[in-house]
Amino acid sequence: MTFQTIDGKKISAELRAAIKKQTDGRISRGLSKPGLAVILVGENPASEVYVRNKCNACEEVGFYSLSKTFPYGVTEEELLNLIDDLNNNSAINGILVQLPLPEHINEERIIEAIDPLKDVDGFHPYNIGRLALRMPVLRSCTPKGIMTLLKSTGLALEGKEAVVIGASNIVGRPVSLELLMARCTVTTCHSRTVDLEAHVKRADIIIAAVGIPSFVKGDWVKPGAVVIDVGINRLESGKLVGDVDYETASKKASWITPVPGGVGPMTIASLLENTLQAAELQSS
Ligand SMILES: Nc1nc(=O)c2c([nH]1)NC[C@@H]1CN(c3ccc(C(=O)N[C@@H](CCC(=O)O)C(=O)O)cc3)C=[N+]21
Repeated sequence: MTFQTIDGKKISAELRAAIKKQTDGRISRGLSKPGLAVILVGENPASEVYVRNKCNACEEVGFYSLSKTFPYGVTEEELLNLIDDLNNNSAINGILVQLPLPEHINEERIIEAIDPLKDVDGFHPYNIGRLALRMPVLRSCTPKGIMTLLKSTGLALEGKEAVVIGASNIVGRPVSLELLMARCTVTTCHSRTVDLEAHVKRADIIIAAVGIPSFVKGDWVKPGAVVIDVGINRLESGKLVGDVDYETASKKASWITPVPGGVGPMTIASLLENTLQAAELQSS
């Protein structure tokens, strides 16, 4: 079986070019630059890199961006005050709070404080609820990026058996809702799933979002399946690997995403799409 790589780097670059064009169009119509605020708590080198990448991506497409960093000991009140200011700041169209937050902060309370029309992560219960009812407004970035990757293959999704491994609020659940909206038959697997392997073996589409290096083995992959690897695991050697054993899985799959260069770059491209969409929602 010969497989094809789904090139997230290339697809995200095309998407960013299209976003830049639309942004230039907005500006020539006398509208403001889309603006994104990124909030980071604590000193985590990996998170700092992500935040820098997000701000650089904004600059590249002509957005305005600002980042606010708080020490680890920040209080919920301080975060809520900043979110309130940003909700009322017309130069800011999108607000992203980098997750995870420290233990002493109630993440749900923080996410719910964000104006749903500025929730460019698509994590607010309003946006997840809209997605569940097939009326999405702002869609979660990683799931939205995955759907863009699946569409790029040109394969019809209707009626396909999709198996999602992982049921987190940020990936597993919303990607399951996206696939259901695309009329797949969706199975969401998690840590209590009995005989995970049997579920995965039935899948036409496998979405791996567990956070364990090389968790999905090649012999779990049905010949011709499409494999989307959401995992980003840094090994002690410094090597970045996904949740799928790429060597063996690529021998069975028809299409497969690499790590790095697959889902990761699409998450950032979707964030830019959402920020532009939020700006459009707010100026109409
Ligand atoms: N509120 C919130 N929203 C997020 O979207 C969010 C978050 N919190 N917390 C952390 C995770 C992580 N995340 C990534 C985005 C892009 C890459 C990415 O572009 N990765 C590159 C490789 C980068 C590298 O070399 O380290 C790739 O896969 O090719 C990775 C990880 C967004 N997150």
